[in-house]
Amino acid sequence: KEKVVITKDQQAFMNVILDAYNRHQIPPDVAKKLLQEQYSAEENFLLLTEMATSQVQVLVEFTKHIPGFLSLDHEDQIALLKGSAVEASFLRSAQVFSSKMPNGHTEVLEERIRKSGISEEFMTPMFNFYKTIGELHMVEEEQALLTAITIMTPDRPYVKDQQAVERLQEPMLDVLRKLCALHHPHEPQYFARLLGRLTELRTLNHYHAEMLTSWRMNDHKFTPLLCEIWDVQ
Ligand SMILES: CC(C)NC(=O)n1c(-c2ccccc2)cc2c1CN(S(=O)(=O)c1cccs1)CC2
Repeated sequence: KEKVVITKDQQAFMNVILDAYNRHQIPPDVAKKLLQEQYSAEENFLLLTEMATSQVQVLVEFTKHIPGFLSLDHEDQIALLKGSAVEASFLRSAQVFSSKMPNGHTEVLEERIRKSGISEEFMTPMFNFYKTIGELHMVEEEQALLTAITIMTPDRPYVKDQQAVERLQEPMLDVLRKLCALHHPHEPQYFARLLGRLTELRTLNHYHAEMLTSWRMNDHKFTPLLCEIWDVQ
């Protein structure tokens, strides 16, 4: 069984991504707002809109610090952000949802999300995803890398130079594979399970698109940033 060694360069590379990930987080008080007194469906929806909007803002900031991203073709940078925004927000939601909260808070949070005007049919896959991410007990380095790998996905729509994106994604996959072996030595399939979550994320894109159409039916308003990143209105 070969010893897993993370080189100094990989450690430095990892720290750039982890540091950017930790610096660009949604202020936890926004999630706290979801836990306060009883809200109506409209107020819950507005809160989620506010959270999702601030998530997109931190996503853009985080992405700019992923090594090599800013050297990509500018149109490809936009294509990667638009192509990964929904998946990154589901990943972040799952991490927020499964993070340690005072007992009872997770249930209240789930209650508020369930009462926000989202159709029942999307709740199951959404909460299922949150649960399966929670069960992985990812360390923060794995969370940061998995988010960066999701953003640096070469086969997003409209990406022209896919090889350039592959070249940036590969070193992140290498480090993630080593981290998984180091942090989860008794689960040789852990890395494969993490990548499996990325496949499940793609199916959530589809559910999200359906959610949007159902919201627009009942005349729900989104912020200009969400409309732009989701290509709606
Ligand atoms: C952390 C942020 C990114 N999470 C978030 O905003 N959530 C959360 C959520 C999950 C766990 C903990 C805290 C919050 C649940 C949902 C959303 C947003 N979406 S949305 O983007 O489709 C939406 C936007 C506008 C109206 S609906 C609906 C479902």
